[in-house]
Amino acid sequence: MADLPVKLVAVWHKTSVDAAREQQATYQNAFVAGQKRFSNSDDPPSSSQKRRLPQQQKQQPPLQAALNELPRLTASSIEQAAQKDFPSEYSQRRAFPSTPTPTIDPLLSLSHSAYQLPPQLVANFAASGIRSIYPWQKQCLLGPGLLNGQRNLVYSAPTGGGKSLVADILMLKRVLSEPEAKAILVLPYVALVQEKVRWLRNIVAGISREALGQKKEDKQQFWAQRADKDTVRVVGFYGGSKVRATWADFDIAVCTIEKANALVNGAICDCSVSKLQAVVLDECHMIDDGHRGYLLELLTTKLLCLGQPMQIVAMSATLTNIDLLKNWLQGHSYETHYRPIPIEEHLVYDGKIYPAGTTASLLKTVTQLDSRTQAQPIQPALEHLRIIKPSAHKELKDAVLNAVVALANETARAGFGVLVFSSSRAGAESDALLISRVLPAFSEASPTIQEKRLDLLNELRSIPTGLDANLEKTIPSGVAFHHAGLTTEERELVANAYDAGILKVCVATCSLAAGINLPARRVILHNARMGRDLVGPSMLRQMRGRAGRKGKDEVGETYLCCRQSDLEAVVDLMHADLPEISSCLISDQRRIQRALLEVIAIKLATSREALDDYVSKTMLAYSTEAEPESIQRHVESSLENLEKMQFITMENDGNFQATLLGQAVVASSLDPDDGVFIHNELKKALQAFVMDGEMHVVYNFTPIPDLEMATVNWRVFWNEMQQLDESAMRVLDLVGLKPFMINKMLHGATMKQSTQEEKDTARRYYRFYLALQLRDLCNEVPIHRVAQKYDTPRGMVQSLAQTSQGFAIGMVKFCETMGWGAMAVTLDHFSDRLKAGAKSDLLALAKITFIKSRTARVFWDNGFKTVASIANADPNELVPILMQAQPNKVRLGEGKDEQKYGEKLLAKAKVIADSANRLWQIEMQQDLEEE
Ligand SMILES: Nc1ncnc2c1ncn2[C@@H]1O[C@H](COP(=O)(O)OP(=O)(O)OP(=O)(O)O)[C@@H](O)[C@H]1O
Repeated sequence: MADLPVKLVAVWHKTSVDAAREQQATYQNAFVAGQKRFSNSDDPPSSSQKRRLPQQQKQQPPLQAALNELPRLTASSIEQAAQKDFPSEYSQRRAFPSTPTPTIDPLLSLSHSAYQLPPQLVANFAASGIRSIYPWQKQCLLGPGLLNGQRNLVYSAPTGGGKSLVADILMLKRVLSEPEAKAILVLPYVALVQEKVRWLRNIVAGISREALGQKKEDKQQFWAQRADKDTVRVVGFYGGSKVRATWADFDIAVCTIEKANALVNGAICDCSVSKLQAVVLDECHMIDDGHRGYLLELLTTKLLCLGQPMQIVAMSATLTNIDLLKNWLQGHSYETHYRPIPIEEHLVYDGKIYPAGTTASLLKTVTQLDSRTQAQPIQPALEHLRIIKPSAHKELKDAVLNAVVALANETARAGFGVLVFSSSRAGAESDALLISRVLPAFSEASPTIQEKRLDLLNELRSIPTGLDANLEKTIPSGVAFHHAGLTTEERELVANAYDAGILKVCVATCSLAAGINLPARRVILHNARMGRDLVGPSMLRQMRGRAGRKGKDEVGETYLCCRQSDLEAVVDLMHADLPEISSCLISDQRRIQRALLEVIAIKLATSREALDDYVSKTMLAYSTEAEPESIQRHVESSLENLEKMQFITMENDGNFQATLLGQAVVASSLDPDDGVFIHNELKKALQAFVMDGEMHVVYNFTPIPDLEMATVNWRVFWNEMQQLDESAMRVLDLVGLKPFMINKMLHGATMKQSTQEEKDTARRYYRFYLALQLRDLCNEVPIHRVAQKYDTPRGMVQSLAQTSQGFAIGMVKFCETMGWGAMAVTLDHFSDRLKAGAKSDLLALAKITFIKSRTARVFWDNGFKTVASIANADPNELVPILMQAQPNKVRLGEGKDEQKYGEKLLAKAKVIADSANRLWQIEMQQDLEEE
């Protein structure tokens, strides 16, 4: 790091190392206590631990005293049940399911001529660990009309069974078949979209269309102008990302359901949809989701109505009535139960571990429990495999918690990954804290792992939200938690460290089970609850499906630990059939309304006949439980409602047409009911827009809160209201909020929400509360400070910031479509501030990679006020500024840490300088063109 201009240490506050040196004496005591733990432990140190201890005692760097580790506990031991001779957990080496190799079956090789894949693609799959395909993948791919894209496909395979590969191959074949071909891959969650984008970019790396023999003259029209014209461009569309990206920007769009729907609407409107050749619906059981599933159905129905050659591929791990989807998509179906890694399932209660497979015995046990009198002891009819000893520690008194901790401890100490699912964010954190206290302390980890954990702590400290106080305590022992309260950066760092084996235990909330892909040797469910409710069979399957990592584990294990009082319900749950999926289009009137409004607005169907044809192509129409008369009644009343809401009109020729308002609602991706609310809000704003402050714009960018989920700390609301300036108070008044109401709520009143009017009023209060948070973010207040101030998890604040970016674009489109040009321009200007998280003066700087919000301000304050000034700076010059912009000073160990940190910052500075250079060149080009 010789070329670093400033000695890094000069900028720090007192480091942890300094602190540690000062506390040397305390540290030594702490270490002796650590040693004692082994002598008391039921779980004796392994031979390698024994070997390491004396040496570590000598070499122990003083840094550890500064690590925020908690006092240690001992996990309960787990013993074999009496008189049973079960093989020990980790000596059970299962024979792998006899998967044939390509030498036996040449069709298991992706280079086989049957698949017609470019050699580079086959090589990329091999580099990602897929050297041959599973027999079921082969059978599925060779299904009739699939490889040539002529038939649709719906298939089901267990979690981790390798579903994605089949869809990836079919989709890539379509995209590579013609230079202009496009594909959309739909996933339900942002995190899955991001992961898929990374995976696909690796898979298509180095694939040249020219090498595939695509004619040059074809390419010239479409690709010639782009530097990346010869590559396959994979773009992610979600939340606030790429909101303005157009159809021309990608070959493969990986989208959330909402973004895919908006993209397809746009492409139908401008007739570019003919380029769409493949659509993949991953996790297609989501069609059944009460909140968002109907969007998947109305999107797919639109595709089915297009009547153009296009392959639809739908897949899921939890489909029972696959025939419904097969009929709906008029495609081929395939089902397999193949799992490359066998899974052992267990139920744990009352400190005993039972094999989950012995269904009859389990149910018998429950019956016995039911019929017992209060005084009778429980006599399970089922024989348990092992017993978890009760703990002497008061922290582990609860038998379920004790089991969770002991089971996590066992696997982590054996060197394997553990995933624990807890019912709430607080539960996940407290489980992680306890588990970290029973695992080997930091000092007992290998020097390499120690270094990596320290790196992880430093990385977390260096992100804008800083290091979470609980993660600081758990990570040294290799434990972390992962939930929606953390920011995406934190979650990504935790997930990557877990994946790399730096962390051994990850405790997640059940609600994240479907949204993360963190496989583990052992999956432990702490009570199988999400909040207060027991999880459903599909969710349970998702969670248990995370057990067993392909390539890393030979067996996967699941342990469902439950309370006695939950036993019957849990046993039922474990043996419940997966529910059949069904359409949600008419379970709530607004859904079919939205479906009809959209197809009318994008002119896919405007006559009554065409609308009926559209409805006849929905999954709803293929469901046996839906009576055709009842569907017709819903259609009739929906059309009437849409007319009443002035979203559509009937023309003289009997055809329907969307009004401006109807088009605005569709263009901004709103539900019709939300559209009415937004229209009223914006109309009020147009009459008296408060331009002498920013509160009114921010309010109009704030997404509409879900009344069932919204929470407000009325004390904070009241305090904030007191601080509002005169302009913002006018906004409060114009929006229709009453200070006395906020005061009443603060004193325990409840807000009525029976009528639509009352609901709309409640929404306005909640929306204003969120708007206050957004206002702070736009004024460079860091996410974690906003989170603290408004009593909200920082992950939620970040998610508000992200969704509001997408919502803001929707509002701009709404105003543009309505012909409210001035309003659209005002909102559009402010939407950049929302993205930058900064005031207007920083907008240009905030376009540079890594320079957002506070960092942008620090650059500005140090004289870097333009893109050009950063583009022309030596990256070394930028390092001290980046250091200054760190909200939390990074703790470093010895000289090596300091050097590594400096290198990281220099690498970041180079990326910044490159990004600024690119932007500067574009600016200069524009200037030249304007001259
Ligand atoms: N033929 C194969 N050979 C080796 N590894 C494979 C093969 N097919 C898939 N895999 C790997 O197995 C793992 C799980 O595959 P994948 O994610 O496709 O499973 P899935 O069925 O889609 O699971 P989920 O339900 O979680 O989405 C991935 O790491 C994938 O790369």
